[in-house]
Amino acid sequence: MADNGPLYLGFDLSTQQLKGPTLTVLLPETAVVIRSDLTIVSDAKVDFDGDFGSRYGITKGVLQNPDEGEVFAPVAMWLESLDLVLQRLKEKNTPLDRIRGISGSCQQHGSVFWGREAESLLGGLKADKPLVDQLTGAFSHPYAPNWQDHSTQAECDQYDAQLETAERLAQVTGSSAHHRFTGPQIMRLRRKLPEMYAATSRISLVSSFLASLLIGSVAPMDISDACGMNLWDIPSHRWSEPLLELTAGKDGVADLRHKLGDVREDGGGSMGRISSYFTGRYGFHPDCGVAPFTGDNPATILALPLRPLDAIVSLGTSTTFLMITPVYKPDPSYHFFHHPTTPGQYMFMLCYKNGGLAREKVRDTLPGPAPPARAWATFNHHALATPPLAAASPSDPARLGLYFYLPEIVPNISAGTWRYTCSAADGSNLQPAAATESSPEADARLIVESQALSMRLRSRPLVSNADHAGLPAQPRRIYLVGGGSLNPAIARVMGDVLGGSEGVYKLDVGGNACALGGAYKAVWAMERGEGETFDELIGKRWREEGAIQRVDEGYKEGVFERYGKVLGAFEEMEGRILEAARNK
Ligand SMILES: Nc1ncnc2c1ncn2[C@@H]1O[C@H](COP(=O)(O)OP(=O)(O)O)[C@@H](O)[C@H]1O
Ligand SMILES: O=C(CO)[C@@H](O)[C@H](O)COP(=O)(O)O
Repeated sequence: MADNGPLYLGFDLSTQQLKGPTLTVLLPETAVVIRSDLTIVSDAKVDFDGDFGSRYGITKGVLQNPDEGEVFAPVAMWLESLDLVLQRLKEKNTPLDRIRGISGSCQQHGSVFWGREAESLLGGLKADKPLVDQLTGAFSHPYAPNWQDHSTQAECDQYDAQLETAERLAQVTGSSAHHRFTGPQIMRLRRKLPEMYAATSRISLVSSFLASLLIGSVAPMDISDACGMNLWDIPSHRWSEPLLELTAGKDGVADLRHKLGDVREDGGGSMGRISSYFTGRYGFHPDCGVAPFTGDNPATILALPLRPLDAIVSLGTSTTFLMITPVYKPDPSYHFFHHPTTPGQYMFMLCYKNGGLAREKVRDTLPGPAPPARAWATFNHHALATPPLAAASPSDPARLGLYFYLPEIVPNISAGTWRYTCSAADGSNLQPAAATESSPEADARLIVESQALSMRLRSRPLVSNADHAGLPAQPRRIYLVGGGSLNPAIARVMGDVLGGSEGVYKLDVGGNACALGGAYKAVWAMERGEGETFDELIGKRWREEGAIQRVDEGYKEGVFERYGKVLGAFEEMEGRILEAARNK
């Protein structure tokens, strides 16, 4: 088949890197036999630490001010990385002139503060100088708060109180107040840096920031990503007046509304053509359109045709658990977002800060040689050699733990490690573990079990009506994505605890799933027919073979039930630790 059809580009600006595969979509060859395909033609990656670590002083993509719990990233580094990733695609002879549409996925909640010169600088970019040389003056603040930031407890308390309860705030915005959510972050920066706030003309999310660079003008926010702010009233489809007032003060509401700009409700279509900077510097076609960008988690659910009752576990820097549902059922212990492409559908999400980095910490305490690949092999050996709940026989106590090297999101507990035991038969007799009842080897399994038990506990309302031929309530398929999806031992333990009546799968582009979701979004955005949904268009073109691999059988009779017996004890353990933290 002639390979000269349109190409689509999807970016992923996540915590530790900027990646971008381009997709080729082969258009129908004749009017009768329709052959359309979604295949990757090229990709490139910038690794923030590897490419820029020494110049920007970052570690794992971010800078920190531990005294205040601040975590943030230099915006200039992202400008450099956009040029570098495109340069790398060009060096691989990617035909950038054939790209007809671009979209992408970005770490959620982060905010970029534009200064008064932003529009004129963005609109006047010259192709002969890099972005960083031309745009440094476009920002009122050189840093973007990162989703790992936990400096906003005082603001969060006020957010929950503003609508009277955390439950009510979750009803309105899809989430109770969270440290990393953009509203509390803006409120804190306005208090801490009033001059910076006054000099800010517009505020972007990371997703709308990257789209802005590409269209050469500040882009509207995306309907799904806007739900990660604690400011967007999901049922009413507008900014929440009382929350704007809390964030900016009574007199500052109109100004903040202007800074935030519009939220684009349509996840498809084009927001504008690519700026002449990219046509001149990299040879993009002037007709290339830029679709709304979204958050990395909303983009992940677009990486395959996800059905209700299927779940995605994203094993990136953060670990997230994602499902889609037509029922808006928010609760303070999890998040609801508008679906990024389909009105009337919602994304359910749990997000853990102690994901990939926490698993790495446990890996690094294991005896043995240090190099990362070797060390994962050691971790995997111990994770599989340890029996479920580290209970070798039915009479042994079950071991449970929480491994929070960073303050956690769910539940909102400060950093610490806790180990408990309980009866494996029914979860009774929960008590702190004795020193002899813990070992680094067992921790390799217990940390993954702990993450999966938390997901199982909190996703119960979404799977409670599932009826898989008489099996207990559980997700249908579990898809693993993100860097950790390469790990077979993690896949096995996830399947043991979470089940999955149709098994556990990994995406073949596991580490790139959200960039791929972004690229699929660009295809749909530019090629959809009148009223054609994302699922309809991508569902027709997506082929399971070559896209996913079955990595674990999922539900195992007897094993799944063993974890079910201690779920109550796990919940009680969290409750006791929370209670103790409150009484400190
Ligand atoms: N073989 C492996 N086993 C377990 N975890 C891995 C493996 N390879 C990579 N990872 C994890 O993947 C994480 C990065 O995942 P990725 O999805 O690329 O991150 P992000 O998108 O957040 O930048 C690393 O922090 C590392 O812990
Ligand atoms: O805070 C969240 C979701 O609420 C994180 O999932 C971020 O969106 C960052 O993701 P990664 O860099 O780990 O992919």
